[in-house]
Formats: sequence, C-alpha cells, structure tokens
Amino acid sequence: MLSSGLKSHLGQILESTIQKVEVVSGGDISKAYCIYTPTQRFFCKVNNSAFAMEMFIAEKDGIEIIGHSKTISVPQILGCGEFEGNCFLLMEFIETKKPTQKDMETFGHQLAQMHSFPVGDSFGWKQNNFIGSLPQSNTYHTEWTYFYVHERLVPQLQMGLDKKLLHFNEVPTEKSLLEGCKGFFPEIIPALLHGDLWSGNYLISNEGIPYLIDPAVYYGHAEVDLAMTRLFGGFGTSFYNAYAEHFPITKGVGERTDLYQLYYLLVHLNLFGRSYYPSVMRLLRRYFD
Ligand SMILES: Nc1ncnc2c1ncn2[C@@H]1O[C@H](COP(=O)(O)OP(=O)(O)OP(=O)(O)O)[C@@H](O)[C@H]1O
Repeated sequence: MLSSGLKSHLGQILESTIQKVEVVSGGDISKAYCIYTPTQRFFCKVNNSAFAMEMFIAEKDGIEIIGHSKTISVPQILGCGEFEGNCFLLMEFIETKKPTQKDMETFGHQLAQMHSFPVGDSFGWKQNNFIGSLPQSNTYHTEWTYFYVHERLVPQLQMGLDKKLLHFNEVPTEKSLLEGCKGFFPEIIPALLHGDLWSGNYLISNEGIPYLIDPAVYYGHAEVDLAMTRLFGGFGTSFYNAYAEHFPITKGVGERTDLYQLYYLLVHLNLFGRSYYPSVMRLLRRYFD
C-alpha cells in the first residue's frame, strides 16, 4: 500500500485530502492505485526500480504528445516525480465500461486521425523510451527500413543473444535484415504511433470515449500499431472497418503485419522467455533465410 508520506505528498499535489486508496490490478510493471479525494478519483502508478523515473517521464511525454495531437483522448497527467525513493505518475482516473461496437468504431476513426497527424520527415522520437520494461531506442532516421532494422530488430536480437535465448547462428546479419525488409516496405510517411497497442493499453470511458494509455510513442509506419493490435486476437471488425475508411488496405499489408509482429514477439521472448521462441524463429526463417 502507499506509504503515509507519499499519500500526503500526492494530497499536496492534488490540493485535497486523500480519503481512501485502493489497489488497481492489471499492470505487471508498476503498482497501481485508485486514489479517492472527497470529490474525485485519481490514478497513480508507483515504482521504485532504478529505471522508474526514466520510464514514467517517457510515459508522461508519450501521453502528452498524443494529447497534443488532439485526435484521441489520453488521461490528463497531474504529477510525475519521486518521493522518499518511490517514483510516481499521477493522472486522471478513467471510469470504464465494456466497449460496444460503436465505441470500437469511434476508436478506429480516432486512431486513424492520430496516424494522420503531421509529424515531419523522420522516423524516431526525441528520446529513447521503453517497450514494457525493456529499453526502446528511437534515434532518428530518414529511411524506414534502416529505422526498423537498427532501432527495432537489431537491439532485440542482440538482447536475445545476451540472454542466451537465441544462438548466434540463428540471428540474421545486419545486411540480410536490411535486404529482407526492403522489398516489403512501400514509400512510408512517418506517423505518430502509440507503439504498444495491445488490448491492455486502451480504455473506453463510461461515456464511450476511447483513451490511449501506457504508450511507447515514436514516429513510424502506422501499420506497426495495427500489427500490434492483431498480435493477440485483434480489436474486432468495427474498429478495423472504421480505420480503413481513412487508410484503405494496401498491397503487402499481410506480409508487413507479420514482419512488424516479429519486433513484438522478440520483445515477448526477451521479457517472458522461451515460449515465444518458436514464433520468433518461424518469422526469422520466413523473412531472412
Ligand atoms: N488513467 C487510468 N484510469 C483508470 N484505470 C487505469 C488508468 N491507467 C491504467 N489503468 C488500469 O490500471 C492497470 C495498470 O495500468 P498499466 O497497464 O498502465 O500499468 P503497468 O504497470 O505499466 O503495466 P503493463 O505495462 O504491464 O500493462 C490496467 O489494468 C489499466 O486498465
């Protein structure tokens, strides 16, 4: 539970007394709490690991850039800091309900609008951030193939080698990664991405408003977000049909979806271990043998 010191520190930020604190389940990385003041509820994540502050600043910046696009809602950030060795990220609490088809349709439209928000000519982001609890490198590149290979595949493959989850014989060379990817990518305009868009990272409010949470933002190919939504079951036809009204399906999207899922499968391999090895190897052989 929250220490009394941190509780009163959060109360000062909120300029209110905190009446009650409840644990919120669902997150793997940080402890999450619902904080009750006499008038409102708030959401707070707390983490005391060595990289917690960096992680929360990256999350805050990601939420704020999405908010800045004014295309899809995000919780308002109310505080981010450290108190007595505990890092915290304090934000608006979103009261949620089970999504209807209409809500998912709205979500599809708004994600497409976020992907249409103009972001310039480069792929990357002003700072590195995190994918789950793993570092995600975002050095800017003007060529998408180069970005995807150097900033996404290579670091995760290297981590797989370091953790002895992959053998060096199984890891393609940089040259074969670049050659293997090149043929699948059309001309790509950089888009603002959520970066980790699985079903645990969006909320539908009681009013039917979609909210994005816990992003790993960068400017990349919009299809990467779509590929992540499809990795574990998909978001339903209402969502995809609405999205497709803005971005009609293009040639080769199936091949690219699998190629983009390779990144997330490598992340899962490095986070959760060998059960993801067969899926990773199947894709590595398919694209780079
Ligand atoms: N602003 C919010 N309002 C209400 N509930 C929220 C809010 N943000 C997140 N949640 C809920 O809190 C839980 C944990 O949040 P979150 O996923 O961000 O934590 P995490 O520790 O970063 O976890 P992970 O990255 O493993 O998913 C989730 O179940 C999510 O639905």
